[in-house]
Amino acid sequence: MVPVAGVLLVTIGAIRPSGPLLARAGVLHAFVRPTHRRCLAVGRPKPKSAAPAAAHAHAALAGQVVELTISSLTSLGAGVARLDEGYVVLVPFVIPGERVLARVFRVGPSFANADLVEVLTPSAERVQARCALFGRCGGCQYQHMPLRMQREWKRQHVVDALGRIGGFTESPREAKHPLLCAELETLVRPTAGAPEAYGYRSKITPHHEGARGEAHEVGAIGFHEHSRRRLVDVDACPIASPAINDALPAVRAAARERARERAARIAERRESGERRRAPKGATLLLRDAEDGVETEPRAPVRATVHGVRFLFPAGEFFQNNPSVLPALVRHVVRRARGGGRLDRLVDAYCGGGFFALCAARHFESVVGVEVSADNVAAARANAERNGIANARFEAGEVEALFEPLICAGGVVPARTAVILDPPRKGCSDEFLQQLFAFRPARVVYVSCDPATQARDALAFATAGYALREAQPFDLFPQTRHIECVCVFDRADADGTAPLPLDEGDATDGAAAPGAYL
Ligand SMILES: C[S@@+](CC[C@H](N)C(=O)[O-])C[C@H]1O[C@@H](n2cnc3c(N)ncnc32)[C@H](O)[C@@H]1O
Repeated sequence: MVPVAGVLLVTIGAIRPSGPLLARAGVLHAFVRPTHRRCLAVGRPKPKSAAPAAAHAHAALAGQVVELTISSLTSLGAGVARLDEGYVVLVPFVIPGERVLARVFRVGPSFANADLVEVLTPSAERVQARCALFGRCGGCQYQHMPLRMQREWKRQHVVDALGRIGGFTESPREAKHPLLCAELETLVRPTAGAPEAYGYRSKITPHHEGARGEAHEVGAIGFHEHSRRRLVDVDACPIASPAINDALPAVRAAARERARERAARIAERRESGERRRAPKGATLLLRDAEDGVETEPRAPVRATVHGVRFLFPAGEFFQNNPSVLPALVRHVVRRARGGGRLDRLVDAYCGGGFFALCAARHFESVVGVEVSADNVAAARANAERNGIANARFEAGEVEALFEPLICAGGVVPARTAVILDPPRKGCSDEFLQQLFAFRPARVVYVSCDPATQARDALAFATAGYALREAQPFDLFPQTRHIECVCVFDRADADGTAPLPLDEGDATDGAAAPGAYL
């Protein structure tokens, strides 16, 4: 490393500017090291960090502006520049192949974080970000990439997670279980998504701190800055729907006024000797639904998906990219049908019954299990509102309810599909053991975290389930977020023909993303 006029020139290894192959090599490092905490969260052994000596060797990077070549992207969307001995510097808002200047602000034992200062050699594919706050606001990571490239990387991150965390490999010698020997490049489909690259979000939740100072002014109202705890003031958000953007100025002004009044009241009481805490911040809600934009979290709002009319509290979880939802639901329902051979459905982690109710007319019977009693009440009410009589919903943890309700409840495993849509942390072992003991013919696993899904995919393989397909969906263009639907089939299906993936199409020619949209 040679410091030149305040810029540290770093010698980079071979530059391999192309796509997936490079990505596969690069992400193996990138995925492990920068997501250290995440690896622990998914239950993998703690990755070996570089020797302390290496950290010492790179300590000089702290605070320096360095010139780097980006070789790949992490699953969190940061560019990876590889230094000597596998040490990496992570730089946001870049594209593999680009040469950039970046200022290092944190040096860890195996990787450093840097802010992007300048793109010296831009990728030919770089596009103009639509948002003036891109690069500061932590909400979007990919506005500088064309949509096609964003989707290729999202697919690549699914491939990498299944390989690195799930243990899937093409090599029979390396596979730790016969069902882990699989061609991921074939099993993981191209990312599907809607054409709307902007203006798609139907819910945003900007925050602000408490009002301060003599005039009780509120500072920024918006989202966290990239890599920082500070808030960025967001007066328009191009990925939110046009209706949300129209409503935003008035909602922000009202929030400032409320916070000012609250702070003034607190100040008055303090003056009169009462002990009062400093004014608190708040999180705002803007939910764009059929009746317009709602800001009161408990207010009921309406949305129609797959012919089902949902009524739900505005602040509750509801998949929030309406333009992709029809495709996602159609895909999940088709896969759950198993070419028409499965007519019983269990929707575990069912929330307000989203998949269960959309699927109900395609099945003989449906059972939804969900821990939130409010969600279950909403699911039951929505079933009634839509005249759906073959779906029932039970409140409780899947860990407590699956065994007594499903295993002992007369549901026939060979005719049953189970939809799983767990929170980001994935499924618990306790639940998976019950699921595997029940042995449903097919499991359709929807996840917003490819890492925990890949960890669970390893458990599925070990329990005798073959991964048939992984279909990433681009629910959140311009961001690093991925929704992925994996299909697992029982591998010991007693001599019966494998379940088709889709209706009347055993080879699943219809699975190309274009088929959904
Ligand atoms: C990602 S959301 C999916 C909701 C639903 N599938 C949808 O699309 O609206 C995960 C749901 O799992 C529920 N949940 C979390 N842990 C659970 C558990 N141990 N047992 C049952 N439900 C759980 C949460 O309350 C939440 O509604």
